[in-house]
Amino acid sequence: MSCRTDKGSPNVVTQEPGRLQLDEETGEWVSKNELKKRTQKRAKKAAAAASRNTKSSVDGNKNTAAKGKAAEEQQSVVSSQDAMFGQGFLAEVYELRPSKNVVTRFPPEPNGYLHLGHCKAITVNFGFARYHGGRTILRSDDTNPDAEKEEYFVAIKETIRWLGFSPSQITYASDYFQRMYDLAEELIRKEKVYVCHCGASETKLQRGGEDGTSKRYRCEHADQNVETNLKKLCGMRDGEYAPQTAWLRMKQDIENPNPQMWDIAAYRIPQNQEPHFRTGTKWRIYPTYDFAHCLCDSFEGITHSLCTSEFIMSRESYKWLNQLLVEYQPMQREYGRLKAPLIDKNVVNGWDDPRLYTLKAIRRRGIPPGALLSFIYELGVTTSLSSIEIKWFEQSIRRYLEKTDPRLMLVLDPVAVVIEDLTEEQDLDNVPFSPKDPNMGSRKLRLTKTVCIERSDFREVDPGKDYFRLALGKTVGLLQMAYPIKTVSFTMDEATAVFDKDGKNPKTYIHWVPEGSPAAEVRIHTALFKSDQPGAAPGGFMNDLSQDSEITWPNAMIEPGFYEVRRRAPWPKVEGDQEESEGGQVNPESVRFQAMRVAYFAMDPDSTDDKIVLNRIVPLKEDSGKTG
Ligand SMILES: Nc1ncnc2c1ncn2[C@@H]1O[C@H](COP(=O)(O)OP(=O)(O)OP(=O)(O)O)[C@@H](O)[C@H]1O
Ligand SMILES: NC(=O)CC[C@H](N)C(=O)O
Repeated sequence: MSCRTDKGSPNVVTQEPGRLQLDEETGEWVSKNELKKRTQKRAKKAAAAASRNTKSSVDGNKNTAAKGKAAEEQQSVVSSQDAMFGQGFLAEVYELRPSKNVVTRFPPEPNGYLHLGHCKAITVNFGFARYHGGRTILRSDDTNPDAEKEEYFVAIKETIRWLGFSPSQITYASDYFQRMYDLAEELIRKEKVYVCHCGASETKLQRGGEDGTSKRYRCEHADQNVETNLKKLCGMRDGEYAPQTAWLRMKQDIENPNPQMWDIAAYRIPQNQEPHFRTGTKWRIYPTYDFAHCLCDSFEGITHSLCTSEFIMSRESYKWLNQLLVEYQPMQREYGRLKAPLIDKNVVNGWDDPRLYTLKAIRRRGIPPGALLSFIYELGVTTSLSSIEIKWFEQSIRRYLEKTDPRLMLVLDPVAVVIEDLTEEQDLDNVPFSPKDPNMGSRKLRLTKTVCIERSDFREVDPGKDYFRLALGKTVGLLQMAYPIKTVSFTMDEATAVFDKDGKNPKTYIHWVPEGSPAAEVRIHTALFKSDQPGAAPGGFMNDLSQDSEITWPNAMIEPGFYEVRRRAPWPKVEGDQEESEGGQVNPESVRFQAMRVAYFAMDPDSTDDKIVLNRIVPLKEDSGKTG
């Protein structure tokens, strides 16, 4: 899952050709003037489309951001799945090849855990096929055993299921190793590949030198005859060459301005010779991404091969190779990557700490899969890089949770208040889970003589007339309760209050829980790193760690209605999210609720039968996170 380097071969494509410029939308190399003309034309078209879009998505916009903020956020707000696939870039891609049987693929390399960026790729590929009534293959792009592990692919499958997508088939590039090898020999017979022994520095010279300006040329290996090449390729296969002393190169078009056509690698001998997690030690040589990907797409009948825009130059080599070797020609198109802080693999590899942005971590933090998908739909898809800020991400998640999460009361740091004149405990029978949606149902809440409130809602010294919570002589409302209470005295451990039935309506209502409510450990996470680019910190990302990115409230209390929320989770019942964990239990992180006045929370897998552990999903408002 790094940008493919195909380690082991000196096929390093670094230079941009001199006079011509790349048209990133079509993948063609054109003159500066032509590119300018095209860019202007597209800008006009995009402006017209944007104004059409603004008109048609007013409703979506209302929800998505305050109107004035929309421009500031610089997001193209595309509010639904239809908008993502039925208009704009992906609709144009479909029109290029309108197909009754759309087949897409999601081809991760199993060399790490998926991150937020992959969620975009999954949504694009699975969503495009689903929208057009087609299907999607999950293909393990396992051509580099030095970096890959089965455990990663197991996690990838699990994450895709959690997001609510089902592959029509699960395949492996390694399924086709023999078939690809046979095609490599065929390519030798066609005189379109040769075995080369040049190292990295020689290859760089052949490709125009350090700055790419000297004349490009081929090495003498390009002139080897078919027989020699066949013999050498078999030699590579049979272990006669040490790693990196021989590689199979495509014989493309060295004059072409596109570096992807400068005799790039087709097969290589990996440095470490790690056994492959599926084929073991059967192979000593492996096809490169450039050789394998286009062929696998053809073998599998992929109609639209959607990948990220760093592959735009590969489109030409993709077509070149397929046209030489296979009958069925799939079509590759490229969309912009998602760039978000902390999806750099060097920083997040393998962890499910809720402060990170691997999909495992996002899941553990309690973010629902439906919220992730609607975030991607809101972002929309174009050919350019979408760079997002975490605060937009959190806003989007909050909008989803606001509509879907039941509300409960949770006190982080409880302090007791005895209601002196409450003679008998009272049951409030139908306290709604949502103030807006009666379909969410209700729970029972008991008013006990002693209730627990948030320590920060009580002051021993009254701060003055602008303070509307509890202090001696002050009145405050209790959420869900008819009458406010007024403090009459306090000690170190508790306050005493009475109902204030005749006073004015209170200015403020605070949350509370009945005495004896279940205890919970609450974890509140904030950014793990101080900056958005921890990888760039002097001395490495560890130097950028924030000291207080996890605050734990060990003695929190949650109202008993939590058990009903847990029993009915997830809200709503979304595919993937409701999948049961081992033992038939609902997945803890799909037990979510809004703790009124505090934040959105989900249960952490550290919870046991006796102990509730909660993670904050997002605060109620941007930058809040306080209780008061
Ligand atoms: N940030 C991203 N935004 C959108 N798509 C992405 C992003 N990162 C990876 N993808 C896409 O996900 C698919 C699976 O690729 P793979 O896991 O091999 O990715 P990668 O580019 O090597 O990722 P990384 O280096 O970040 O782990 C590819 O089509 C890739 O283009
Ligand atoms: N064409 C693509 O989608 C690229 C997938 C490939 N696994 C990668 O390394 O990124």
